[in-house]
Amino acid sequence: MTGPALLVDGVGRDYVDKKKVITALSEVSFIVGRGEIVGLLGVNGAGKTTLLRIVATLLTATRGRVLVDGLDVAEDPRAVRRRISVVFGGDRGLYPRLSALDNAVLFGSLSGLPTKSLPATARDALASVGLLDVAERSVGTFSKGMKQRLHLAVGLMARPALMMLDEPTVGLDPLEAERLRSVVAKLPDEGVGVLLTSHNLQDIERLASRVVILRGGRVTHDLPLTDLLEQSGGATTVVVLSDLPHPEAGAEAVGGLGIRVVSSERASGEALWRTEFEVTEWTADSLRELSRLWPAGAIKDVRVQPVGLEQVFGRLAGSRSGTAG
Ligand SMILES: Nc1ncnc2c1ncn2[C@@H]1O[C@H](COP(=O)(O)OP(=O)(O)OP(=O)(O)O)[C@@H](O)[C@H]1O
Repeated sequence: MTGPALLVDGVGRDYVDKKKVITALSEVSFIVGRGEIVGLLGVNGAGKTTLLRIVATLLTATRGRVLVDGLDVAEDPRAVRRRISVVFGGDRGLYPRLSALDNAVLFGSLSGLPTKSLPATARDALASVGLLDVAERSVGTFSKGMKQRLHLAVGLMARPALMMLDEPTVGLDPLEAERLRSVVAKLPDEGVGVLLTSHNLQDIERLASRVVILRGGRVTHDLPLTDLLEQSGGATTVVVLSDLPHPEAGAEAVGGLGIRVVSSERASGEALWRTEFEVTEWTADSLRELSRLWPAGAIKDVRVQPVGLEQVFGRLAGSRSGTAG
């Protein structure tokens, strides 16, 4: 087939609830290229679930068209299903008593892959997610992260044009999440297009080359991740560790220098206070102004880092919490 892995073209979707029309999506258009990871972001109710369900052929669009690998989801849903793999986060749907290999073979056969080559296909897929050496172990003994990598392996076996990853790292500890991300990061090498949604903006920041932001059922941003991060205008996050709390009275005094207090807290069991500032322009003066907020000697450490996706998205979504829904 030709064309991108996914083409969403002028898609709209209305729901009717108690005779009232609710427009969940209007005029949504974007592309996921082959070998590209696109992050889909939006606060709760922005329309992500509706859009994912339309692409997965579980719901029809009211307007517009969606092509997966050149195939129209409305006209040819069965063929489209063979070209997509959907991987959800969380623990579900594997047979704990079967080995990883047997699980992969079973799911491969359920999705209609040729029986003869299945064991080899399953082994290749297990190898690509780093599970070949535990292929014979029963899945009941696997960690959540290993199970999630097995889901990815199963998804890869059908050599899909498009993988939809919905909250792939949910419930994983930081190490497992990072391991999963490094597997996902390699998917573009296989020519797979990836549409990634995640509450965990670290996933998007680490993996996506482009970000599409939905708001109120419309695309408000569709741009390379680097451009989105540049919208922070070079702002910086500064974390001050001190043995006294942030003196609230000083907050306004630094406002004029483009310094904003984001949070000031002491984690339970920690001796030091952690105060986070967002600084529009970090200069030697900023540091001097900040240090005036505390009595001499109270500041133990100052850490400066560029503003990340969390802050940029939080600002775009109009809330400081910055969580995508
Ligand atoms: N079956 C339905 N009937 C009526 N309205 C619906 C239905 N499903 C979704 N909606 C509405 O459509 C809009 C988009 O919902 P959708 O679930 O797609 O958003 P979302 O971005 O996935 O949010 P969330 O992260 O909370 O699931 C919301 O206003 C929602 O209330």
